[in-house]
Amino acid sequence: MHLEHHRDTPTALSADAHRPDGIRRALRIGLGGPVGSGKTATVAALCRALRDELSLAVVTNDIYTREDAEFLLREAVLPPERITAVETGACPHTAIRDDISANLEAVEDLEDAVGPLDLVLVESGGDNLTATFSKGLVDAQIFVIDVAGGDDIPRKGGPGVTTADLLVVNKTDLAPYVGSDLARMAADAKAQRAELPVVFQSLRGGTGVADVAVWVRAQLSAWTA
Ligand SMILES: Nc1nc2c(ncn2[C@@H]2O[C@H](COP(=O)(O)OP(=O)(O)OP(=O)(O)O)[C@@H](O)[C@H]2O)c(=O)[nH]1
Repeated sequence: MHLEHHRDTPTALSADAHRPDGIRRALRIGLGGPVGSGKTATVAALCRALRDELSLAVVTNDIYTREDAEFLLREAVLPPERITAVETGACPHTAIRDDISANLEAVEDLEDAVGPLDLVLVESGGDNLTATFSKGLVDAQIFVIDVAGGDDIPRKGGPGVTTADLLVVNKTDLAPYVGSDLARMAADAKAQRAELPVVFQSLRGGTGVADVAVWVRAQLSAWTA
């Protein structure tokens, strides 16, 4: 594993780096955000960007289906044994914030099945602006919003926008079509988040995801330091 060290990148890592059975565990990064903002697409892009340098795996959360995991399997972003799904039932945020046991079990099952992992990405089911992950489940979290959801979303705030370790504003390619003002979104995000980082991304255009990957590598450097 070759990782650059990014000393200036803020990090929220503080949890115990070992499982209850004493085995060193993977860094766990959560991706949350509103329905359809591009969480699964971001997970897919991150897998493609990082899979040759890291041992990684993915847990998806869907309300009633396994569709996100099936999409990742179809796209072959990782070998099938590295992708697993949790069906959350009615309330997606409960499974990432309140009763995290199914997700923790899924992560540990992956580590047991494929051996030591550097990184596990945990994708939440689509939810609203208040959904955040328990710190008992993930070490850092990415909140994904998109420009088509309205350029007032950063201004409205909410825990996802204000406290996530990284805010990704996705689908910038759609801004001209939906009349979203990216400069305004950037200024509002800065006002809500102070020094916490923001990446503007277009997966359609292939921009931004490299910056998200740089941020993930920085989290890993801090985790393994
Ligand atoms: N134009 C454009 N479309 C995108 C971009 N990123 C994702 N999409 C599309 O947006 C739709 C939703 O993307 P997903 O990745 O499934 O979104 P999600 O947040 O995982 O959705 P849920 O799991 O249902 O909450 C898909 O049709 C994607 O192809 C982007 O940067 N630009």
